[in-house]
Amino acid sequence: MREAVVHIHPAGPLLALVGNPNCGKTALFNRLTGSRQKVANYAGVTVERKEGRLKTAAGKLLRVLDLPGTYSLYPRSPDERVTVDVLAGRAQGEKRPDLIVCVLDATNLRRNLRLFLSVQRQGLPCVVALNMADLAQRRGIEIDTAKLSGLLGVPVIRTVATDGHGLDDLRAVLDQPELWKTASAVPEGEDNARIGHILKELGLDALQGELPSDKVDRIVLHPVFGPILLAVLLFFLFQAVFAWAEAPMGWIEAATAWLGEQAGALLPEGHLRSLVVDGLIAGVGGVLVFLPQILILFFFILILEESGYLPRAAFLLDRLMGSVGLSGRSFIPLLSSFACAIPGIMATRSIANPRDRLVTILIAPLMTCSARLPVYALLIGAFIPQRELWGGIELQGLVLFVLYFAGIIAAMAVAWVLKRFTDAGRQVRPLMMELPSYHWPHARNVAIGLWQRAEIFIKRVGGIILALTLLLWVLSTFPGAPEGATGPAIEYSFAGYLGRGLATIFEPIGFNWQISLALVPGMAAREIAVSALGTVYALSATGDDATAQALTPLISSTWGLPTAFSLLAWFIFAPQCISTLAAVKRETGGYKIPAVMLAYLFGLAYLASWLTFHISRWWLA
Ligand SMILES: Nc1nc2c(ncn2[C@@H]2O[C@H](COP(=O)(O)OP(=O)(O)OP(=O)(O)O)[C@@H](O)[C@H]2O)c(=O)[nH]1
Ligand SMILES: [Mg+2]
Repeated sequence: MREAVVHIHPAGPLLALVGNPNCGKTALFNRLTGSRQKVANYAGVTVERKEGRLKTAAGKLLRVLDLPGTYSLYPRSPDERVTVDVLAGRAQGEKRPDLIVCVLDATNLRRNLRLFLSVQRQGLPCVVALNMADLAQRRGIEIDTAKLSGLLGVPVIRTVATDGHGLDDLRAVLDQPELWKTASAVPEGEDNARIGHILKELGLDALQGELPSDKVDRIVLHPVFGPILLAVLLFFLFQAVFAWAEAPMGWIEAATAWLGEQAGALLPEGHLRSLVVDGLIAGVGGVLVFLPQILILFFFILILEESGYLPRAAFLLDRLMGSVGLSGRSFIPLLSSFACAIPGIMATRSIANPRDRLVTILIAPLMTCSARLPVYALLIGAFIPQRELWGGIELQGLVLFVLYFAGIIAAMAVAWVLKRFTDAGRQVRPLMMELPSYHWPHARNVAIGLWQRAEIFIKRVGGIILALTLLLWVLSTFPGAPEGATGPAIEYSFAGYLGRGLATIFEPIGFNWQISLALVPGMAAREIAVSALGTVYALSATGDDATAQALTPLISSTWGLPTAFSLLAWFIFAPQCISTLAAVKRETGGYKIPAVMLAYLFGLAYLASWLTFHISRWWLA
């Protein structure tokens, strides 16, 4: 029997947002449909189609598609292909749109019109949303929308997606029945000539003077000051992650300790108390404490994304990345991987060259994802003294910076090795990347972004982290200690056996059985390595001290420094993330690449930890 793909289209008229990258399609989509898709100031943010619903002024419900931006209808990268396929009615599981809302960036009409003219020739009804009208006005670009509408032969609506200006007009136009019926008549003439004519008619054909962004770029893109500025920015970021988080982390710690004491005093001695105090509070509370650090990291990432600095950083690093066979194109996917490798791997869809895309996917997990931050922070807090070096630089922040940097160096090294194996790496590919104008980040957008991050983290803590911590508690508590046992019950439990079994593999790199055990649930989410250590150590504590003890002093008194360093080195490579491997399988369409990735990351992690452990033991002896 043959299987066939069945296309089921939801009912209702379909409208698609099409336009150049970074013209504000997603911002418009979010406003129109009440969604919260990611908006940022660089090209290639949206890489897949997203659907939402919109109500017109007359109350008609429409389906709306947000699409990846594209410069032309000749796709060069996987994300652009999505848009072109939707326009042609080739997208799987989706009908051809009934209407196109072509979003044009009013500050760059010349380039944006080129796409519009090709979209118009697709024979679908069109409306133009002339977006970024606020920026255009501030720069003194006055566009007569009525005249433009006459020249293009379609309705033109002035919009400002960030504050919602013009959206009511857009909703009202969508109610005109004749709009949906007629594909706009395409006037005769070659595109460039037509664009020239349109701009001339609008009085916009004169060259523009220097923009404020150009002045800023004279410093930001300066061959000497540019890289210095980038390094200072990143350095400051990691300093802030420790320095600013200290107070809020103290509050969360105090709250967890208080809860543990209360629960310990209220509940009678027994399994329930152990479950609540050692499982729930010691485990989950141990992860929650890192929320402030994660939010500080994202605060900086959001500001960088919204301001338009990211593509500049890509530009600055293009030469460096070229030396390992990559281009600046890989920079943004790699930077996204600092949040999590999965969106980073998705973002590689904007890379046109298949080899570059594959190499970027392979090295994305070496960027330190935010789930590893709790692990780093725990170990740094326990083993690196809180000391000020010269010039007010905090040692702990410096170590964190070094760890992130080590991940980057490792990624570059792997890319360099891969370049040896593929000849495509030797091609010189100039970086074609749009530098958007700088925007002041909107406080509201940053607040929403942070809130979403907090939500994601708390959902992880309350979901998978809680579930696996409780499972670990069960495995660590049963079958229970036999008669006349001397050690704590955990040593006789399932988890105890499993941990000791694994420890034979990890002993050469300095991990004890508790660490070896914690690595297993850490495969589902890396933070669980921390909560698992919390639970395992709380259960290993002998004596009748039943209150949840903070993990930091516990491990700093029981582990040697070489073990701590070795574990840090392990997490630079940290091959154990199931969802990343699943994403790689999805993006590469097979098991081969994820298998290669798992094997090489595991090998490197083991090697790095082994070296770190032995060298630091020899050093400290
Ligand atoms: N000033 C101003 N900024 C806008 C407007 N619309 C969008 N922006 C900003 O422009 C940037 C790009 O917006 P997005 O909605 O992500 O653009 P996009 O077209 O979806 O981009 P891709 O998904 O990369 O194709 C963001 O920083 C937005 O906040 C507008 O009308 N005025
Ligand atoms: Mg978008």
